[in-house]
Amino acid sequence: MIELQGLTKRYGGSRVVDDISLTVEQGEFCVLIGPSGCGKSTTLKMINRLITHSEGRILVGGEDVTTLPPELLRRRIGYAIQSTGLFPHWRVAENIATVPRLLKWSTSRINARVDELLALFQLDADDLRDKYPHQLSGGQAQRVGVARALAADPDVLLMDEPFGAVDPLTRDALQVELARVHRQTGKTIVFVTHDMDEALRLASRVALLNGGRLVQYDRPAELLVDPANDFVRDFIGRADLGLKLLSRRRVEQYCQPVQGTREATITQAATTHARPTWQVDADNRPLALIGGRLEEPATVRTDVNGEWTATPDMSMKEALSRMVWFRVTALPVLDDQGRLLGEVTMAGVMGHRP
Ligand SMILES: Nc1ncnc2c1ncn2[C@@H]1O[C@H](COP(=O)(O)OP(=O)(O)OP(=O)(O)O)[C@@H](O)[C@H]1O
Repeated sequence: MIELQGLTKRYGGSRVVDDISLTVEQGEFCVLIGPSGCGKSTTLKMINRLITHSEGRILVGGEDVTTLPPELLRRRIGYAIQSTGLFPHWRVAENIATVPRLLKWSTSRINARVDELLALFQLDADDLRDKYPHQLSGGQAQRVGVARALAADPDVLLMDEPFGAVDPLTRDALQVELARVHRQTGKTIVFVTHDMDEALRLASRVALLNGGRLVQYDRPAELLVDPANDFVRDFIGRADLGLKLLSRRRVEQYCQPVQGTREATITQAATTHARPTWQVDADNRPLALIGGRLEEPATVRTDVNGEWTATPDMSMKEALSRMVWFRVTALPVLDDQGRLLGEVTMAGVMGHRP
């Protein structure tokens, strides 16, 4: 748990962080967001004492950070940054082992930990262990940077725009991975970003800063449906609030069980008042949707081609996007064997309250 109590940083006469109080609970994913210069990075760097605060207190696990020896602080708090901060003349394994070596772990323990972290980030140990940072892709370097921050198994991970410098696809993949690693490790994370979509995707709580002050500290859904003021509303972006909400929801939350049929055709009479029907094979894999096409008769049969399907962990924003693009009113939700678990429907999206 991290507690900031009246945290303030002054440079000359200006208070660039101004009386911030908030608590990040154990295992929480807290995102600090706000306009450029609002004090996000300064707040983050005060937590691990890269910057000394002017007023207030910072407690990590109930202890005031100013009373902790630097070595203990480094073990408790991992730190990952946008430029990765990897040492260019050290191989991947040496980079990851930076803090364990400072802590004088044995070689065998360090090697085992490096392998464990490479596996956690789905990095091929045989290929990458002995490479230098300049031989890595941007996405691989970011993963190594985060792996290094986790090396000594810190309770807390601080991340300053770690995915700011990679292309959108890599960024997307890294976000998925970080969310998984967070679920698996249960670390307390404080993460700085400019990007509201990234914040809404990753955060369990969002701290929105402006001019050094904390404007709102809330769960993402609350920020969306109950913004504290117009600044928050504008910052989130009024236009696509509904889509942002859907990007926070998973297909699993909207999935309705449905019974498939082995029949290849359905008569008009049978479908006029009924829901669209899924035709399935003997293993319950969907073959076609009968009905359920926008502006088409209810007997129209559309083959399931794998592109307009959904999985339980897909975002509802993506599921809705697929329905719109493929002009269908429902998507089959598939398990990892491709079998029909249920369906998500346009009507279901509309009927679901935030
Ligand atoms: N060493 C310093 N001396 C004086 N002012 C500073 C110093 N470091 C930061 N500032 C000022 O403090 C304010 C907050 O900076 P900070 O880097 O925390 O903002 P930020 O929200 O992380 O910005 P960005 O999103 O652009 O990275 C800015 O106005 C910055 O100019």
